[in-house]
Amino acid sequence: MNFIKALNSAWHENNSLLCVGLDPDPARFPAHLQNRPDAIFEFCRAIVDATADLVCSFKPQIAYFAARRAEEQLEALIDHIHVRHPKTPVILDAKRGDIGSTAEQYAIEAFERFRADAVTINPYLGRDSVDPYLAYCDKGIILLCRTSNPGGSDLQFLDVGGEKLYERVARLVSKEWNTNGQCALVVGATFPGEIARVRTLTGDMPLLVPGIGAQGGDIEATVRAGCTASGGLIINSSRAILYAGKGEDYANAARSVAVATRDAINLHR
Ligand SMILES: O=C(O)c1cc(=O)[nH]c(=O)n1[C@@H]1O[C@H](COP(=O)(O)O)[C@@H](O)[C@H]1O
Repeated sequence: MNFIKALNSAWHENNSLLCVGLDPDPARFPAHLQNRPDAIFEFCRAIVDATADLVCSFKPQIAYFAARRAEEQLEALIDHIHVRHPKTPVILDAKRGDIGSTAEQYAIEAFERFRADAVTINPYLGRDSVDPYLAYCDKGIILLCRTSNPGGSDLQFLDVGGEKLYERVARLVSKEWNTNGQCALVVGATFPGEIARVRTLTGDMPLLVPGIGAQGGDIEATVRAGCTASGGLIINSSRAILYAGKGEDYANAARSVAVATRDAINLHR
């Protein structure tokens, strides 16, 4: 699957910019799943099946699986999405960043072991640290630019020769690193002014925008700042959707919040 093409199709066919983030925290699972050995897989599988027609992508966060020794459940989950929802791209949120030889291994992990369609990457080790991912031409490479957390400003707002560091990242990625047209950038919904700035710098490059829902980002301001004619935004919400319900019908509760979130986004497109 070519990530950028699949993303464009999903934006169009599902009429949705919403990405459901899969951040499974067993402490928040409904009681009936608590003692199952496959609880992490099963929790996410039900959410995926209940929301697949409402989203442009799914984004599993690898730490939630690795912390519980549940990488095999992550593999099974991504396989499940590919088989049951083959048009929905999977973004592995790993935020890797290391020297080239190690990055080669991380790229194998993301694209060959987990079979993700895209991966999140930290750009601060520079171009040669990103090359091993870019070598997978059909895959999406999503680089951190202006993250959603308050401390993101500590470094990303530093002045580097007349521009801010996040602006340099946006320019570098869009003008120099994106030779195969496979790159995207992370810009938090908590900073719509920076979404607008990054949109100006990058043309119609897709932006992964986490920070609505649990982090309180403004949906209207986000959409107005970054939306393009074809879509342009992958707007992630994790906890607000995953934990909308506490009982056995949690997947239905998740679906209701996903519908409302998709519609709130579409209202401002
Ligand atoms: O790369 C990301 O996905 C990411 C970047 C960022 O700047 N901020 C951010 O929250 N994220 C991720 O997006 C998800 C947000 O989750 P919620 O706040 O529960 O919607 C988490 O998986 C974060 O790791």
